[in-house]
Amino acid sequence: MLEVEKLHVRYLTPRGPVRAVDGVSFNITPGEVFGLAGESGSGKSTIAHAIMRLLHPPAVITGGQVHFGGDDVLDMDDDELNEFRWGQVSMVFQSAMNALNPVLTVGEQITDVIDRHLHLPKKEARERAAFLLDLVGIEPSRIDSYPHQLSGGMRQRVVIAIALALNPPLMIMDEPTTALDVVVQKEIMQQIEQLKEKMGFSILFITHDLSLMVEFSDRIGVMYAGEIVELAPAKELFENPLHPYTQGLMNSFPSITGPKVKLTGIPGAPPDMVEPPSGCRFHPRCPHAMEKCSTIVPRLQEIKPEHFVACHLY
Ligand SMILES: Nc1ncnc2c1ncn2[C@@H]1O[C@H](COP(=O)(O)OP(=O)(O)OP(=O)(O)O)[C@@H](O)[C@H]1O
Repeated sequence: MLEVEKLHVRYLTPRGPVRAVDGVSFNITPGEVFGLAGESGSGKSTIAHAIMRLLHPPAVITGGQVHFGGDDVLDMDDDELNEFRWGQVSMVFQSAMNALNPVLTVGEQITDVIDRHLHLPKKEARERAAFLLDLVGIEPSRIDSYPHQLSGGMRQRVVIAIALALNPPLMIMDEPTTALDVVVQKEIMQQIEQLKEKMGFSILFITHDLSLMVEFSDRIGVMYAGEIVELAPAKELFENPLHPYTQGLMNSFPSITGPKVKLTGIPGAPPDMVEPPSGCRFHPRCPHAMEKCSTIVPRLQEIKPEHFVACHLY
């Protein structure tokens, strides 16, 4: 359904171009949850914005393609983009709950999207808004509430209701629950999963919370410094991470059920993306680095069925 191919995005800065996304390829099939994992600054949000065509200068897409259902997203004109956004793909941001308009009721904000795209009579649009609120677990009688009268979790549910308003086949969720406490976070993620089963949409799920990602994704792409370094089904990635960076990530969070192990984390800091390291970008932080790692760029290769890794160890 969604195909991203060799996508390159640069931010043009006075210091030189920041190579935020460097040749990233992946696809998402109907009904699939595809996770993008990686440390802060690895390029996850830039990919999401590129897919939605929401990048503005200093960002420039310098190469690659994005296709949605066969349509060339990077070539769409304004009318096509209007239909594409919300209708085909909607997006829930981390801070979206704070982006609700404080002087409009939640009902007005949901019907606004419905009005603009479906042109339903007022009464029907309001009925659909109430239905959507119910769908995301908010009492439909709260339709005339203002955002400040709702909790953070409820506001985020309203944002999800807006994203579902036109029943799009793909939702991009960029840290959709990060600003919420863990209990509410889990409730909302479970509700999203149920809605997905019911409505059949796919999700591009972005978070740096790897345990949440493993739980809710079908497949995961691990990003490091603008590149996908490993891509595999979630369970396989969790049980058998191959890339030293993924192994480090997996070692950075505790398990509640497994045996007690010392958390090691990943020493060092992500590289400067104006001048990323030569060869494998992870080599300066890698415990297994060999001589060729600093000179030869490892290509993403299928090591086992559906398990891809870019590392000279394999
Ligand atoms: N407006 C900008 N100008 C210059 N560089 C930018 C700009 N926006 C992002 N970047 C750089 O692009 C790279 C990718 O950023 P991006 O926000 O996509 O990463 P991310 O993985 O989504 O991080 P986070 O988890 O913190 O959102 C980073 O190195 C970041 O510093």
